[in-house]
Amino acid sequence: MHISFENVSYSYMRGSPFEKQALDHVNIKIASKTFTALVGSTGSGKSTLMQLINGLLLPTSGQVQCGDFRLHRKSKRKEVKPLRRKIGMVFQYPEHQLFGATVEEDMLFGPKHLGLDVERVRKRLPKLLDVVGISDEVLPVSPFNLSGGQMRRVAIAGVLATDPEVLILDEPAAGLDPAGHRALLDVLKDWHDRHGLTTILVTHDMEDAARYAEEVIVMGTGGKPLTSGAPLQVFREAELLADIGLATPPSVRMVRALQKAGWDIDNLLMEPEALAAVVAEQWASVKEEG
Ligand SMILES: Nc1ncnc2c1ncn2[C@@H]1O[C@H](COP(=O)(O)OP(=O)(O)OP(=O)(O)O)[C@@H](O)[C@H]1O
Repeated sequence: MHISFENVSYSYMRGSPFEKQALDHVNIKIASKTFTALVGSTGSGKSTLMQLINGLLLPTSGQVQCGDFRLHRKSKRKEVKPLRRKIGMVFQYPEHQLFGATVEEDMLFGPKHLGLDVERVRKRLPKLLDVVGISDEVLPVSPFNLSGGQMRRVAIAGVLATDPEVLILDEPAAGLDPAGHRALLDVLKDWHDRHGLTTILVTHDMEDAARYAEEVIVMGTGGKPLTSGAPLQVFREAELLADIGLATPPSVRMVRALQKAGWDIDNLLMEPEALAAVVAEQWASVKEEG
């Protein structure tokens, strides 16, 4: 599903003395089936943008086009509901949203709430748990008897159970150890690829943006995007990123160093194995030269 923000502004507590403009005439296009990373410093409006996509918030002015759905200031709740069915949102610390007596009850909550065929979804639960690396033996267990990492995977499997066309991931791996962080994002990227989703990953981690995204959008201060494009193109604007407190990821610094050394590796960043091979080769030649 393609998503576009057309001149979208959003203010919290509009009309009150505490009014706060979070977005200021934003124009963004996200192509269908792309994996996009949304990066930016704290308070730059990333979460606000994500909540405008599924109509949790409506624009103060301008419009958001999501596939055939057009959201604007006067959109009605009943117009937004069919869109919500197509959008899966994984918030930070999704395990905090578990509350069911059993894992099965929790995983069926979203599908039930969206009016999906619950019996059909129930049959898919073991497969969905398998995707996130958890045995279906946990289905009758209380989610609160699981470890924090397992709870998070269950919560994410519950979102996948709703079969979304668009997946919004708001720092889904926050707080996990590095191996767990990478493993979880690998699962989600794999799901994205296999199901042809449109995925938006909100992250502070520039290495994740470089590794997983085809497109990066950088939010600046003042509720406006600063720049966007393919990861390498965006990370070339290193000074721009430094200005808003974001560092160029180490992998990109390494690519630059290799480019300076004469390697033609512009596309290698998206191919970690090929990049590793180039690094190993260069390392061997350095050792040979003594
Ligand atoms: N419910 C709210 N009421 C008032 N102001 C809010 C509310 N939510 C967010 N804001 C303000 O709107 C601006 C954008 O916030 P938003 O949460 O979208 O930023 P963010 O980029 O997601 O930040 P973070 O990376 O810290 O999650 C900030 O200045 C924030 O203080």
